[in-house]
Amino acid sequence: MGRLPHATLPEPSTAAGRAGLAALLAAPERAVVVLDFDGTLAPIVPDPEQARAHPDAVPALAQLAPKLGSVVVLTGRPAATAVAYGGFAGVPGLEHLVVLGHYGAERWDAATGRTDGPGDDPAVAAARAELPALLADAPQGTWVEDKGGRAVAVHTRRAADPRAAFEALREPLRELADRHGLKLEPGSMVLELRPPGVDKGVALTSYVRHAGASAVLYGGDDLGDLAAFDAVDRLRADGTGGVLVASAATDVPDLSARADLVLPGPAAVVELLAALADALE
Ligand SMILES: O=P(O)(O)OC[C@H]1O[C@H](O[C@H]2O[C@H](CO)[C@@H](O)[C@H](O)[C@H]2O)[C@H](O)[C@@H](O)[C@@H]1O
Repeated sequence: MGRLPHATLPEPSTAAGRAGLAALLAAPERAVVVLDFDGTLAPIVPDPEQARAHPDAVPALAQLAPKLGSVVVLTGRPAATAVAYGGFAGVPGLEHLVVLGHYGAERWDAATGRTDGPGDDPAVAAARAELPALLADAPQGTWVEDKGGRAVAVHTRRAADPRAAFEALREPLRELADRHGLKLEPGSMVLELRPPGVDKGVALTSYVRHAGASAVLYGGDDLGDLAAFDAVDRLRADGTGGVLVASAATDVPDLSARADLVLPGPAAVVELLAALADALE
């Protein structure tokens, strides 16, 4: 796999972010880099089935991962989907990559190729069965993504007015989720129904504590990433170094406002990863 051109490491705009980056660089063997998939490693596209990692993402991750304690992809996707769309399996340098899918409910380990998780949820199947009737009058372009029996997502990006379609469906889908004991997870032009219990914050905290990490860098772009931002804030308060990176989070002002580093999208995130790898030469 070819080396990426040398890149300059950007400086976080906050004191906490600069301290977090310094902690990561001082003890990389105890540092964890955790990245969201869609919008962070993969450019947003209208059709979720066509999403793929940025072409430089895997080379950058493969350069960086051997220099760190670990690298993790933490996504709302099923783990197997992120592995396939990311091209993460069988890559030299990514032998210890971990992909946490379904907001952390599932775990894929590159070392074993195994995916562990709770499997299908009957409440999701029951809610899914009601969707055709509920969406009968939804705007054209509204599309349902079945997420391996563990979640179901209603996408509005391909509607003529994606925001209006999203807002019109939010309450009916919340009511459907409530009736089935599910959580409504809003994202970028998507409303997902999934079992409650785990979120990206819970997953990140558990991973970082179990790894005994002294620093964590988290990058995300969407509403579901706010829980991970909260978790990094809590870890920082406990003395773990933390860097918060927002990727093209124009739709999620809270994320950009709270980030130590705001980057214009996956290409810039990948450059950051390459720059980190260079800095750790
Ligand atoms: O946690 P993530 O890795 O960011 O996954 C969140 C959701 O991403 C996908 O939807 C988003 O990306 C699509 C492809 O670019 C885009 O068309 C859609 O509008 C976005 O919301 C995925 O389809 C969902 O299942 C994930 O939960």
